[in-house]
This record gives sequence, C-alpha cells and structure tokens, in this order.
Amino acid sequence: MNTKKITNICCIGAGYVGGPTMAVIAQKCPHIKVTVVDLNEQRIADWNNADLDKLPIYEPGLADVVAEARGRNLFFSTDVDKAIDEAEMIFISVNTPTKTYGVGKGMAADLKYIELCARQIARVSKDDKIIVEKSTLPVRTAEALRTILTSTGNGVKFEILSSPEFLAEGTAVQDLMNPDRFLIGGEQTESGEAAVQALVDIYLNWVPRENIVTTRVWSSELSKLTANAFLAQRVSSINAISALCEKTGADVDEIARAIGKDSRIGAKFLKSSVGFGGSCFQKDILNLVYLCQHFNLPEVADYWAQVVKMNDYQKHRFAKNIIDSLFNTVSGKKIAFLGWAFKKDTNDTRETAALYVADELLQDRAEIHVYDPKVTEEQIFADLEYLQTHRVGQYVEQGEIMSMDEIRSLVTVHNDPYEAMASAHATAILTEWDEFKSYDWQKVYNDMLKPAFVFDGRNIVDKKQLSEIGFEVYNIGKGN
Ligand SMILES: NC(=O)c1ccc[n+]([C@@H]2O[C@H](COP(=O)([O-])OP(=O)(O)OC[C@H]3O[C@@H](n4cnc5c(N)ncnc54)[C@H](O)[C@@H]3O)[C@@H](O)[C@H]2O)c1
Ligand SMILES: O=c1ccn([C@@H]2O[C@H](COP(=O)(O)OP(=O)(O)O[C@H]3O[C@H](CO)[C@@H](O)[C@H](O)[C@H]3O)[C@@H](O)[C@H]2O)c(=O)[nH]1
Repeated sequence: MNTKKITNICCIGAGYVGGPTMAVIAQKCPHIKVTVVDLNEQRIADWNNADLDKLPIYEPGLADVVAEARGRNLFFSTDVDKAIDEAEMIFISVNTPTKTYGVGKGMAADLKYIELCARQIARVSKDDKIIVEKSTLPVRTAEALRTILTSTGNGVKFEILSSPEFLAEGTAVQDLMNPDRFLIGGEQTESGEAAVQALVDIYLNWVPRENIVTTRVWSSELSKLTANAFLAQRVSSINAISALCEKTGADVDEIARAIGKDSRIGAKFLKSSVGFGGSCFQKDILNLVYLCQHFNLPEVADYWAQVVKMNDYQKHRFAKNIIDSLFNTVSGKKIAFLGWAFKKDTNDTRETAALYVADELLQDRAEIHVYDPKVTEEQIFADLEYLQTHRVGQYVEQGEIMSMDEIRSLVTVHNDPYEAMASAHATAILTEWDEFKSYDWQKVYNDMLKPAFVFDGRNIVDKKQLSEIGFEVYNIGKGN
C-alpha cells in the first residue's frame, strides 16, 4: 500500500465543525497547511479578526488554539477554488439541514450544499485528491458524491472517505483533543485503504491508534446518525420518566443516579431537561426516520420518530405548566427567561428549547424578557422570525403566525439578568449556565412580583433554598 504523507488540506465550511476541527488539526500538525474556506465572507472575516473575542463561534479554549495556529499553518479564506486546487485532502464540512421544500420536506437532509461542493471540486481539481465527508450525511451519500466527482472525465482520481464528527458544542475543543474515537470509513480497495491510512496518520499526531476506528464507508455514515439517535433517545427516555415522576412524587434526578450506577446503562446523558435542542439531534433523527421510510421499514421509522415526539411533548409540557401555574393565562405578564442557547457554554441557538417555550407563551401574549450571557439580541429575534416562517412540529404548527412588530413589542433582551427578572411574575430557566446558580436569589425575590415563580427547566437551582426564600419553585421531574 502506497500511503502518501499529506501536507496540504482544505476544509469547505467554516462553521461549528469546520472551524474548531481544522483549528485543532492545525495546532496538532504544524507540518500540514490547513485552509478553511467558506462562501460567507463575514464568517471568514470574523475567523480572521485580530480580536479573538470576536471569533464567529464561542467555544471554551478555542481562541487559544486559533491564536497559536492562525497565520502559521491555519488560514481562513473565501477563495474556495484556490484552496481546492492546492489541497491533497479536502474535508467537506458544510451544513446539511432538514429540507424545507419538495420531496422529503421536514424530514430528509438537504444535500444541496454537499452537491455544490462536489461539483466545484470536480470542476477545479487537476490532480488526485482524497475527499473526506465531515458533515453528517445519509447512508450512501458517498455514492452520489462519487458519481458527481467522476463525471467530468478529466482523469482525476478521487478517494472518498467518511469521517463524521462527534464533537459536542460547548466542549468542542476538549472533544477534539481527547476524542472517545475518530471514525474513518473507506473503501476496501488498495487505494481506498491508502486513503484511510493517510487520514489515520493525521489523527495519529495526537490520538492513540486504538481510538481511531476504521470501517466500511456505509457503516461510518450510518454510525453517525445512530450515535445521535441513541443519545437523543436517552434524553427522551429520561424526560418521559420525568413526566411520571411529577405525577407520582418520585425524583427524576434520584432515578438517573440509581439507574446510572448500572454499568450496562451508564451515568451520562440522563439529565432530564426542558427538552433537547441543537442543530443535530432532531435533524439527524428525522433523517434516519426518512431513510427508514425510504427503505420501506415503517416500524423502524415509527420507533425513532417517537424520540422527537417525546421531545416536542417535553417542551410543550414545560410551557403549559407555566401558563397553568400562572392561573391559566400569561397575557400581559412578565416572564423572565434565563438562557436562550440550546445548552451552556455555547452561543448556538439552533433548535433551542427556549424558542419553542417562548413561542407557546407568546401565543398567549406573554411579555418575555430574555437574558443569555452569550447570545445576542439580533440572534434571538432572528430565531423568533425563523419560527414564524417555519411552523413545523407537533405543537408549533398549531400556533398562529405573529408579525415581527408584535413579537418585538412583547420580547425584550437584557444584558443584566437582574433587570430581566425585576418585576417579573415568573422566571424560567432554559439553559444550564453555571452563573445562574450563584445569583443573589434573595435580591431576585425582593424585586419580583409575588407570588414569585421559578420554573427550572434544567434542575440547576437549589429548590430548598429558593423555597425558603419564598419562591414557588417548579422543577422537571420532581413530584412534591
Ligand atoms: N454543530 C455541531 O456540533 C456538529 C457536530 C457534528 C457534526 N455536525 C455536522 O457537521 C455539518 C456542519 O455543521 P455546522 O454546525 O458546522 O454547520 P454551520 O452552518 O455552522 O457551517 C457550515 C458552513 O458551510 C458553509 N457553506 C455551505 N455551502 C458552502 C459551499 N458550497 N462552499 C463553501 N462554504 C459553504 C456555510 O456558509 C457555513 O458557514 C453538518 O452536517 C452537521 O450535521 C455538526
Ligand atoms: O443528559 C442530557 C444531555 C443533553 N441534553 C440536551 O441535549 C441537547 C444536545 O446536547 P449535546 O449532545 O451535549 O450537544 P450537541 O452539540 O448537540 O452534540 C450532539 O450532536 C453533535 C452533532 O451531531 C454530535 O457530534 C455530538 O456527539 C452530540 O452529543 C442539548 O440541548 C442538551 O441540553 C439533555 O437535556 N440531557
């Protein structure tokens, strides 16, 4: 097997995956030139910003990695053609959102950005290249890529690898530095194995060989969807139990601790919450469901669809509990939101539970006052606007479309959490930011209207302490 040592790679897509992944590869492999390209000029300008606080993505530790490698062997550019031309290995890390139109609308992954990349690579390439699928893709996408790449007839040879990314936001740098595993799927031909080895050699710069798993292409593609389906299923499973806890007086966190001690179950991913969010879980499960339907496996499709249904129900249950507790209406009432991001330590708000809870309260004409330490006002209004034009989902589609003028009259974004909560009828905790735990809750209580309600969608504040202050506290999955 003739394995080539790679010295020049490029990554198409400078987003949450492309940016951090390439920054870590560049830091760990100073001998490799890494160029990250994107069509979005603003995003590239932000990656190149001298002020590291202005990077387009907030991830703990990322600024230090970028500071070390940028300008040395890490480059961010909008010149996609040049980067493709020069690279021996090209990572495709573009977005693969759920389709919002046509065949597979609301379920299938939209592969138009992937296809555009493939066409551009085919057009520009003058020598043989290894193409790495980093984006999350439906099983057998590599086949479609190969068809496009080899259609030019210009004699250039492409090897296609699948190497899906498993980083979680908020811990991206840590996950990339110490991955449970990197996965590489390749063809079982001599050139396919050489391509796999070339990528193994890159990861080997900092990852032990036993943590690099190699498989066939189709297994690698499907492993990614399966991993997310299993993780999301755990959250939906514990959230399903949380509803039963509230009816029966059991405590979901005690149950998670008890069952998590069973080494066959394991302790991670059993934190009951207002519902999972993020750009991946829902999108990837819907994609899996669509694939199962496509391959005529309706029972399997229904099984996985239930994970998303349960998540919709959990978000709805939380919003409904706020309305029910506030005497059946929140109209004209001030509800403070602590947190908007889909989890702590990220500024990402895609599919955040906060948006769906806000929507249900806005339908009842609540006045929502949001504070999030990392999410901008502009982003919060963009999310609310997006939802008005994409009313899909079990409960959301029943909602009326509200004008942005009306939404702006009802939603205020604050830079100070105490201002957000002053004179509020209720405070709802939507994200588990650590700082929320150390607030002066006595001061918050003094400044809120009475009865002062706290709806803790993350079970992070001390219920006993807050109840002693005088709050009416509602947790997830804690019966009284
Ligand atoms: N966000 C995560 O934590 C995460 C983790 C693992 C896997 N993934 C998967 O990785 C992929 C990327 O996700 P993301 O969160 O980084 O998306 P993102 O939207 O943050 O970034 C994608 C980038 O690709 C760019 N792009 C799209 N088409 C392009 C083209 N033809 N040429 C150049 N640039 C182009 C976009 O402008 C955008 O900046 C998705 O398939 C996602 O499912 C995401
Ligand atoms: O016990 C838990 C764990 C997570 N969550 C929620 O689940 C969502 C997703 O969290 P997490 O998985 O930590 O973040 P993501 O960045 O979405 O990462 C997931 O999705 C990525 C994109 O595919 C994968 O790469 C990661 O492996 C996978 O964990 C968030 O809203 C969390 O608050 C819970 O409610 N309870």
